[in-house]
Amino acid sequence: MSAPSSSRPYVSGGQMLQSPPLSVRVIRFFESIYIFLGLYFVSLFSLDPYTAAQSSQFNVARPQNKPNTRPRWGGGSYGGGYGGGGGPGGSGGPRRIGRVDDIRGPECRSCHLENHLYLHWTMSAQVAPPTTDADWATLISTTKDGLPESEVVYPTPAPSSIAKTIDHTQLDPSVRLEQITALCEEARKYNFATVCVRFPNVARAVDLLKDTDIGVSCVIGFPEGTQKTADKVEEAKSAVQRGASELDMVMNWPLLQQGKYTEVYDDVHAVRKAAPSPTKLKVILETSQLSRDEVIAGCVISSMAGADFVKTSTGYKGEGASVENVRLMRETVDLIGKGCKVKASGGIRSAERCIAMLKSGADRIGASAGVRIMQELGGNIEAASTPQGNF
Ligand SMILES: O=C[C@H](O)COP(=O)(O)O
Repeated sequence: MSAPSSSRPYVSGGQMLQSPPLSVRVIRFFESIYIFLGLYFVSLFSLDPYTAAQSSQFNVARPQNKPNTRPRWGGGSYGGGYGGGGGPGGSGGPRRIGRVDDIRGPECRSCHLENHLYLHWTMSAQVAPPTTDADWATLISTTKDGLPESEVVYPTPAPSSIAKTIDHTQLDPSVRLEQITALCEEARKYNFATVCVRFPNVARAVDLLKDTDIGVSCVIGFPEGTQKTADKVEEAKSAVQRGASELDMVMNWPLLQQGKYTEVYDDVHAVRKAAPSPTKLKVILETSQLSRDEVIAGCVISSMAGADFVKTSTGYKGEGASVENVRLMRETVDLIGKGCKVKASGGIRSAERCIAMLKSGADRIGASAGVRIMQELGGNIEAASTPQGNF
């Protein structure tokens, strides 16, 4: 499928136009809302939302609702010419709801692609995840096509709020109890978001931080990610029972590389079900091992499975977080629109690197060098409280 383009020709009254007139945009706007609401409510009030949406009158794949026959500018009841055909999709095969080129929606204010806003809508309307690897591949490909071309720079938080983005991390398998105690004392001193530890250290960390708002993150399926789903579920349940407020599970990324998207989804979704909100679920993709397309796939699947965060790295394999991957992950989860955020982790050992990650779209930082980062920021948070962006 080709990427949505703002340069398709428009024909009206025998003249080639660069963009549709305002009246057409208004008509399209209301048409998109109508179809969006139709899909939304059909899905909402059905026990099998995906099938219901597919067989509804709002599914653009139905023969009686094919792009060229639906009323729209440039075709059908809105006058002659072409340009309202809804993009390619002419392969003859069955089409799913939610393709970017099904409807020509209004221009997205952030990326200025004509169909982008509609893609946001259809993504959030897609309440049921795909059930086959082929359908996952379609959704992943659609998402990839809808990613913005221009780079977004996210605001740098004020120095005083950076501590609350940091998961202060100690994942050495041979860690000693006194190191966990020190980790928690440091977390108190700097008021980090959480401490991130392995399962055997959860109870101690929870106890040491019980009178604070500092959470305890526990890694699951760490660091390989290839453990059986049942084992990950058991580990997750036990960690929550011991007081963990956040879980950092490793995705089964070797399965992702094989295109076994349904299995990857089931693995993440099983842990999500075992540890529902308010427990925060982060899914580690191990981005250093993945291609760009695989990173997008991991983000789409994690978002659809209900993850609160996608996270770059375990810190145990390959390179850690990169600005490029953090940006790509943020763009992807934003497009899916399920509220998933991004945690950058692995190799973040300086304030400069930490800030670069936040400016690329990370909401959380995982680092064993949290203290060093804070010291570089000034240590004394009061003294470092200057307006944001001053580094
Ligand atoms: O999850 C976090 C990482 O394991 C931390 O990696 P790092 O030791 O390179 O900061």
